Amino acid sequence: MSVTAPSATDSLRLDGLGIGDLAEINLEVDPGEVHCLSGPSGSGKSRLLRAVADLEPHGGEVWLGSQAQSSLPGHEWRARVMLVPAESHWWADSVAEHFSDAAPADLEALGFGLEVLGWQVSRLSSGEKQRLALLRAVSREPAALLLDEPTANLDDATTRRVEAWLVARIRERGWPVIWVAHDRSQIERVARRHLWIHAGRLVEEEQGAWT
Ligand SMILES: Nc1ncnc2c1ncn2[C@@H]1O[C@H](COP(=O)(O)OP(=O)(O)OP(=O)(O)O)[C@@H](O)[C@H]1O
Repeated sequence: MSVTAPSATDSLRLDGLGIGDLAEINLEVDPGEVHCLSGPSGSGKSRLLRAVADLEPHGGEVWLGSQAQSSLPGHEWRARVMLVPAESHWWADSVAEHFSDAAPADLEALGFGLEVLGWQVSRLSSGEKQRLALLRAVSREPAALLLDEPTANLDDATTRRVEAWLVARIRERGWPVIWVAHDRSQIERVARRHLWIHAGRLVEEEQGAWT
């Protein structure tokens, strides 16, 4: 049976997801929307993203449009529902080997010149790695994004720059996005919904309630 690739206009739905201390997580992220996820250290944010990416065994089901996670091999699911972990993975020596296509305009928007493609991965700072890992994920044309503290290693000005670039891509491509974030002003800028992990459940935080 052939599988039709879902378009980037599908919603991402967690249906009774359970992993670790988290149980019966139900969540629907519409195309082009960002739902931010916060919670204390160790509360299970990264594990939740890993379950949605099918990197850890879990209860319940995840849907991308009408496609169930359990109906696809993990690597095919992850090509569509793409996780950008807090610590990015690099498997070759040079930056260029990780990109089949990197638009100069995107590199510039993230603060790089074209010469970055010739750099060795070993010389990259943590913030450079983080920005390039985001570009790598976005340039693979996923159908949904899972972002684990994508601006954690960046100064304020670079955070704003990366954030603006990311949000523009998300709106343009229509990706549903779950974004782990702690900075309240960032969450207010990027998210339609803000969810906290509290006592093993997701609790809604009203936007604009932090003033
Ligand atoms: N494979 C695993 N099996 C069992 N427990 C795990 C596994 N991976 C992580 N944990 C535990 O699950 C809990 C949640 O971990 P997780 O990495 O999701 O936390 P987090 O909310 O992302 O924290 P932080 O904000 O510190 O990154 C932690 O107590 C961690 O030690």
